Order: sequence, then structure tokens, then C-alpha cells
Amino acid sequence: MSTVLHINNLSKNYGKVKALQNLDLHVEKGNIYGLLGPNGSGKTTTLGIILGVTNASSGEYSWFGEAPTAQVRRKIGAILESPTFYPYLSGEQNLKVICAIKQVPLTAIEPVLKMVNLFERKDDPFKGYSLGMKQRLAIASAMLADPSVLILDEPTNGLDPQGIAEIRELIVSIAQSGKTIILASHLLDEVQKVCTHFAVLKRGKKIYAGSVNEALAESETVEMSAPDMEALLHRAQSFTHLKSFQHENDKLVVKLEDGANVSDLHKHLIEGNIVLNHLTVKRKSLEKQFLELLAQAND
Ligand SMILES: Nc1ncnc2c1ncn2[C@@H]1O[C@H](COP(=O)(O)OP(=O)(O)OP(=O)(O)O)[C@@H](O)[C@H]1O
Repeated sequence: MSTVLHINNLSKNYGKVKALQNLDLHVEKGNIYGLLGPNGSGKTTTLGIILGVTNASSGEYSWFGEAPTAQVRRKIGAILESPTFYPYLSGEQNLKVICAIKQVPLTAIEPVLKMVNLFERKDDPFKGYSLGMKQRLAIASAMLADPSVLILDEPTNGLDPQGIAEIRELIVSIAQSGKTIILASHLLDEVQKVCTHFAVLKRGKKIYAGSVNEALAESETVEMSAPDMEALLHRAQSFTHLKSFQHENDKLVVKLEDGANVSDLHKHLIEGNIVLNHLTVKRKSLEKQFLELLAQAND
């Protein structure tokens, strides 16, 4: 794994407003990295700084291990605000205009139109595109110069469920083609469905960072019951990979240590002659964890 973005102790103040406070962040090649947080938590400020459109008050960051020069930024494609397209020009004509501005050969257009699934509609005027198509064209325009990194701010805002699903699929397929993606979102569900890693911001402070799979695994609980609950509890407690246990209604709810699996626990219970009449593995959604994290974090 190589580091794509390294943010070190970054802060940004707007007068008295501390938009970002001592942010550290690591994004590795191939990550789909979600910056998650409620409105005003500093996501757009972070993206603005790493794209060089906002100046940090203090701290530093590097792209691909290098200082963030204009040359290095050529490897980054971004959509911070909806780009302006000409309504009466077709999708393809709009991309031609952008090619001229970015000094990218026109041969770059066909592959990006195919990537975002707009090739069949390339000759239709932009004004007739659905919101989802407009967003896909925006992504196509950001991909014209074949960047290594794509940055998106709230990529599914305002879209209908089908448009949302299309954009999410597109993000995953772009990442599968070897690109790194950094996106800001206030939608947990989005991060859970799309991202490999995420950081949670609250009032400009990072309150969590890690992999999505690990966060989900961390939230895994095993719920059990048996005709003899006391015997179940006694036997379960002797399982060496037990992290915690608690009673919830008439069930025993346990958490296992990392790497331990449910079948080993089940085998352990059977060997102790415990007969279960209920066993389910439950995962707390990232949404629930996120809300708990936000509630726990001190301002
Ligand atoms: N240009 C600015 N001038 C003054 N304050 C600003 C400016 N830009 C952002 N802020 C403030 O900085 C804080 C962080 O804002 P930011 O836009 O980065 O958050 P965000 O997480 O992207 O929120 P949203 O989802 O609403 O866009 C907020 O309190 C915001 O009001």
C-alpha cells in the first residue's frame, strides 16, 4: 500500500469559528475514503484545503509523499460544487469544452462517457439530462485527465434512489479500476455501502477513523438463548475469546474478540452439553454506531 494523502495536524479558523482542528488523516492507494460528519463539521473545508482552494491556518498535508504543487494536483480530479455545463450543448460537446480548458486530447472523451454510462446519450442536450445523468457527466469531466484520485463532495445529494444507486455503483467501479476516491458525505448508509475506510468529523475534530469492515465487525454481537439460561451463561463465560456479555430481555448477548468466530463458540457450547433454542449474529448498523460516536464525543 502506498500513501496517497497524508494530512498532519491541519487546522482552519474562520474568525472565531474553528472549522477544522488538528486533523490527521491517512489515505492509501485504492481506498474509497469517506469523510463523514453532520453539517458544518468541516468536510468541505478539508476538501477545499487539500485541493488548494482554501488556505489552512496551520498544519500540512502531502499528496503521494510530495508537497502539494500544481504539478502534483494534476493527478487529482474533483467535483466540489456542481460544475457549470452549457445547457444547449450536448454531453459530448460540453466535455469538448472542458478538454480544451484542461488541455486534454479529445480522445479522452469516449472512454469517460462509456465509464459513466452516458455514451448512448452523448448527443442529447445537457438540459434534458436527469439529475443523475448530470452528476455522471460531472464525474466524467473530473475523470477526463485520467487522475489517480477522485474527490467528491456529497456525490448523491438531491438524487432519486435510482440515481443514488447508479452513482454509488459508478464510484465503486472507478475504484476497482485502480483509482483512489475521497468523498464527503453526511450519509452513513452511503459510507457503509460505498467506502472502504472512513473518518468521522464533529465540529472540526476527528472523532473516529478506521476501516468500514472493522467498524462493522466491531459492532457484531451474538445473541443466544437456551432452556437453561444459567447453564448457558456459565458455559459461555468459559469461552476464551469472549470480549463481553450482557443480558438483554431473555437473551444472552455476547461480543467476541477479533478473529474469533461464532462456530467456535457454538462448538464450545455443544461440548458443554448446552442446547440452544436461539442463535443469531447481529450487526449494529454504522448509522447507529455513528450516532453513538457523535453523542459520546465531547465538544
Ligand atoms: N467561508 C467561510 N466563512 C466563514 N465560515 C465558514 C466558511 N466556510 C465554512 N465555514 C464554517 O466552518 C465550519 C465547517 O464548515 P464546512 O462547510 O467545512 O462543513 P461541512 O461538514 O462540509 O458541512 P456541510 O455538510 O453543511 O457542507 C462551519 O461552521 C461553517 O459555518
